[in-house]
Amino acid sequence: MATNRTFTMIKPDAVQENHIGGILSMIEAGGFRIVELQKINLSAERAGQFYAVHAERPFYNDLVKYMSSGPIVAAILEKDNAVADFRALIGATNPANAEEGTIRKKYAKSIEANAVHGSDSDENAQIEGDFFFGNK
Ligand SMILES: Nc1ncnc2c1ncn2[C@@H]1O[C@H](COP(=O)(O)OP(=O)(O)OP(=O)(O)O)[C@@H](O)[C@H]1O
Repeated sequence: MATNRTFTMIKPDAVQENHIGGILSMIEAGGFRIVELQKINLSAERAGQFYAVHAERPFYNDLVKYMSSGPIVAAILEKDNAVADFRALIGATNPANAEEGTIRKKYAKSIEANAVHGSDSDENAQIEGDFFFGNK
């Protein structure tokens, strides 16, 4: 399994507000190579599958609704130490806690509409990348 890859999504609020280019620029400036890239609409069913790990959380239904509310951009990124470095680049889940210079500090609107997703482990990076791009 590749340990130098991670998976990201640009979430519906950021796509809707024309921040695809700004976010991809920050990703590339952060030293990541874009390996795969796709703009798509997630059905509620697919969004629910992607976030199945959160099925018992109180925000799950809203999260599924939000993630299927408009197009998203899915991407596989490559860099040494990709998972940890990308989590650092995106910043805290709640933008109120995100540090200056992070993607969420610049683009996130709320703890839910927080502009981007980043995988939290090598294992999940592989699973999530496969969810969108098959077994590459
Ligand atoms: N308390 C909350 N209220 C509303 N939405 C939330 C809340 N906590 C998390 N979320 C939403 O669910 C997503 C997944 O939550 P998780 O705890 O895995 O955060 P994360 O790992 O920082 O985010 P992601 O998995 O999207 O990178 C968050 O990115 C956010 O969109």
